[in-house]
Amino acid sequence: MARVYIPVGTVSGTAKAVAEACAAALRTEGHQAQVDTEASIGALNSGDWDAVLVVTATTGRGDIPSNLSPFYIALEEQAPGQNGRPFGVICLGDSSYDMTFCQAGALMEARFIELQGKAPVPRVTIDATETQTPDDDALFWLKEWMEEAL
Ligand SMILES: Cc1cc2nc3c(=O)[nH]c(=O)nc-3n(C[C@H](O)[C@H](O)[C@H](O)COP(=O)(O)O)c2cc1C
Repeated sequence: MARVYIPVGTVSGTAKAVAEACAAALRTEGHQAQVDTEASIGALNSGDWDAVLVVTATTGRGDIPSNLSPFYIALEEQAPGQNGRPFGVICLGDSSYDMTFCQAGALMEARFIELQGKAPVPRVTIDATETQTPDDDALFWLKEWMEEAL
């Protein structure tokens, strides 16, 4: 059994729904999972988490949603070392944004790598122009991530 912290970045709720689906799948496999739409370093540090799973949309021009950006900034300012703790990133975006497609997820992944997190499976991008079923796409990727990370 592993404990998984799931910080979420969302504007209109899709990423939250994807995160909830992932949490349910984790629980079905016997793990504990906490979805957090107000992620913080305090919660990250206090939960004795075995792994971190970031689920985030991209907004603006490649920006991290405003409910997740304080966490992103705090990760830089406080630099909580991850000491090889596994993490994964599920990025929701829209490829018509071209240069900034899923950039928020790329930023989060880079930050966790800087902090010595371990990404056993590279981030997955979910393109709103290509899928009507972001949950299913995320769950497909999650299976491999669970095997490698937990
Ligand atoms: C104002 C706005 C700006 C967006 N900017 C980007 C972007 O720069 N890159 C990208 O990949 N997707 C972008 N998107 C697409 C969203 O990330 C995508 O629709 C996502 O599924 C929304 O998830 P949410 O419902 O959790 O907010 C943008 C969407 C909106 C409405």
